[in-house]
Amino acid sequence: MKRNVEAFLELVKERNGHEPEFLQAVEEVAETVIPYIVEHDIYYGKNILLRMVEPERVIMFRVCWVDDDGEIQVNRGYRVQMNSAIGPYKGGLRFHPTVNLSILKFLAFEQVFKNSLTTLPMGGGKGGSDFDPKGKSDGEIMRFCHAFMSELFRHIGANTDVPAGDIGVGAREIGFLFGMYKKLRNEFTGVLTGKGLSWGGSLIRPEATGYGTVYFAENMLKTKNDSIADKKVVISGSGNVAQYAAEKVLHLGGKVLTLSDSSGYIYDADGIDAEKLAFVMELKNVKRGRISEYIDAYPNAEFVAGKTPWGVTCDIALPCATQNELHEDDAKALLENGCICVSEGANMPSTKEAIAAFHKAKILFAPGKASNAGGVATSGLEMTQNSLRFNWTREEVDKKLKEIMANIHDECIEYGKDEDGYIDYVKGANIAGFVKVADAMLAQGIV
Ligand SMILES: NC(=O)C1=CN([C@@H]2O[C@H](COP(=O)(O)OP(=O)(O)OC[C@H]3O[C@@H](n4cnc5c(N)ncnc54)[C@H](OP(=O)(O)O)[C@@H]3O)[C@@H](O)[C@H]2O)C=CC1
Ligand SMILES: O=C(O)CCC(=O)C(=O)O
Repeated sequence: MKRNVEAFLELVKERNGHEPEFLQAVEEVAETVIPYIVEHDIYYGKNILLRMVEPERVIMFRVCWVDDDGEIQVNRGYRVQMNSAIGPYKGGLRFHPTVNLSILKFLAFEQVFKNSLTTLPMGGGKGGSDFDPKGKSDGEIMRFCHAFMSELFRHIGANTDVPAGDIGVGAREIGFLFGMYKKLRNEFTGVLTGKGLSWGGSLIRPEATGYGTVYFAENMLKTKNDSIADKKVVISGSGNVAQYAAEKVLHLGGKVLTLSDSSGYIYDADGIDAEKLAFVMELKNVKRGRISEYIDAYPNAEFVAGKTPWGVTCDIALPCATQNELHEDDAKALLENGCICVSEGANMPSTKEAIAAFHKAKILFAPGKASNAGGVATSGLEMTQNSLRFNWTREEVDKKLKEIMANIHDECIEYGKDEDGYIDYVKGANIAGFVKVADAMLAQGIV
């Protein structure tokens, strides 16, 4: 078995050796899925995983725009259309200076499995740009988004590829992107999700990734007859996912101790309550400030510069910032301090070594492709509402989100339960996600 995995990874490395994040994501999947393929004749010998690691299409383009000083700026835009076996490509757009093909291919690859897990008809894709939105005026953001869409529009469509937000792309950016798409195509369709409520958006989409991450944690805790109530929760990030994860923890009676951004973390031993969270939302979403400003408003809290929050004692950790933000030492610190549950809100926030430490300690650990799938699932619900030209209520969407997260949890148990009863959510999510896509690929032939 080990030989099969090694031979496969060797081949993938030969072609993608300069893409570390992509190789990391593929390795994690290969280690759990190849043994399953070898044991199942319908998949064996068909090179399905080898086909799945090759994007169906990669689009890379120049984005020129004019900044507030009248200077011409040039960025790089991308869309990785990874797999369309079970539906149109679907996945977010990331605007961040670190964006490159390795990062977008890892995100698109993860997205294929995640979207499959939701059971909704969505293939996987991801895109973005090395554009840095930090410190840009609204006018600059608009001009960049319009320039980006003036190329992307010819590659996407409501039945082809439906982008959404990710790091650096929120409601404001989706609005500007949609405006340019509509102008160029002269049509009003559900080509993007995360839209504003008055122009085709879905209730609960902004909340969905964070809420879903916490619903997934609640499902995991239920297997131990436990719950989030009264638990101490450490959260990284202070963007969309982190904010709504914090909100749902509060709804369920937990105590949120930390939030962070790329400059450091804040630790509030009294707990970040609803009023303090409202302050963070205003600070981050409207004023676009730094998390360190929290201590100006709440001086009892402390700001720890340049560090992640994993050394803070907690019961539950929710990494909600970015990839590879939680390393082996962080995992060990969490375990030593008594952490019993980790539910990833971000994509691939834990390194391979950190995951191994969680598994060795047999704590509850959910990989992002399962636990953060609530965002894209609710995007799927937005697409359905757009097709029906109808809006569901907040309660209806939230109920569906909860059901989808519970169903993903069940799928993980079905494929991930070890002989000793431990649930390996990584294995469960990878195999369950693989089976649906592989079956569709087999049915559609060699294309
Ligand atoms: N939005 C969604 O619906 C979904 C998002 N995700 C994943 O969740 C994560 C967060 O996304 P989202 O909340 O939407 O993004 P936002 O842009 O809203 O927030 C990102 C947060 O992460 C921090 N961050 C970003 N890069 C780094 C870094 N290199 N080091 C430390 N902190 C960093 C940001 O801090 P700073 O402002 O300083 O950069 C910010 O606090 C990502 O991994 C994304 O892929 C997954 C599923 C769906
Ligand atoms: O809502 C979507 O389509 C994309 C969400 C996303 O990018 C993700 O799940 O990582």
